[in-house]
Amino acid sequence: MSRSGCHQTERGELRIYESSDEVATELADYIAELSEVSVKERGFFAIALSGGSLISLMGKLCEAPYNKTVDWSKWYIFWADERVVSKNHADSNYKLAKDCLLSKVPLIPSHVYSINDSLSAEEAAGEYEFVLRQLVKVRTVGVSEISDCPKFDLILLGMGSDGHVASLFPNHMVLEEKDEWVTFITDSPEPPPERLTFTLPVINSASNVAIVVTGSSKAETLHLAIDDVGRDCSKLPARMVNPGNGNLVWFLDKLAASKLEAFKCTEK
Ligand SMILES: O=C1O[C@H](COP(=O)(O)O)[C@@H](O)[C@H](O)[C@H]1O
Repeated sequence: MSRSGCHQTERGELRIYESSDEVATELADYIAELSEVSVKERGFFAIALSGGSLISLMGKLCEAPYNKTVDWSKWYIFWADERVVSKNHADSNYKLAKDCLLSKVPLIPSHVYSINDSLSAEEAAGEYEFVLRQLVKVRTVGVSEISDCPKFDLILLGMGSDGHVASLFPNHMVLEEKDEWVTFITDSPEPPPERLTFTLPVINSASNVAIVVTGSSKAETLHLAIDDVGRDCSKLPARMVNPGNGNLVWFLDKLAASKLEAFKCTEK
């Protein structure tokens, strides 16, 4: 068996590719397919983005054939996390997505639900959750059968070298949040300190969650997030992603996957 390829595990489906370029192409295919299915079934595609390296990989979606074949007018775009900075700040996840993707495809501007950058972290989190609740009522965003949560068609996550996803950091008390959909932190271990984030119940209520990880610097943490390592990794956010009624797919390049059992056993 090739060391690249698909592996079904208890922690979701692992899709391992030779290079980050291949990850970008396969990720674009995957997103385009989910978009088509959601638009057929529900009339909309509600997708939540993160920031970081994931967004540059998503740049492939601006190219042919996706720029012409995807029904961009049915996309509703949200953020799984955002930094509390102005929308034109270099640290803004919205700015990154706008520069790499959103400004290059024919989206409907009113379908882009960026986080209000004129409010405090707490106020912005409350407002974002309020907006989400309205959209769930009219079913632009689906509703979960297993929790009082929105059911996004797709939530896209990256993973930091410390195992954080969205702005949920290891051992942080917001990992315990059960009631709120959107929360905030003011003590992020990585700058900037103030951030908004979807909570785990929201992430775990999505129809599809994809975690995109590339590069050797994340290999050890990825091993802790996916393999049975015989030690307590229960507060590692990437390990806590587990969509109960949905699908979890990991998009990995060989460098990130190099310490995974599934990857190593194909060497033998
Ligand atoms: O701070 C953040 O980091 C993660 C991971 O970013 P990466 O560049 O290491 O892939 C990102 O997914 C998250 O949205 C962002 O706010």
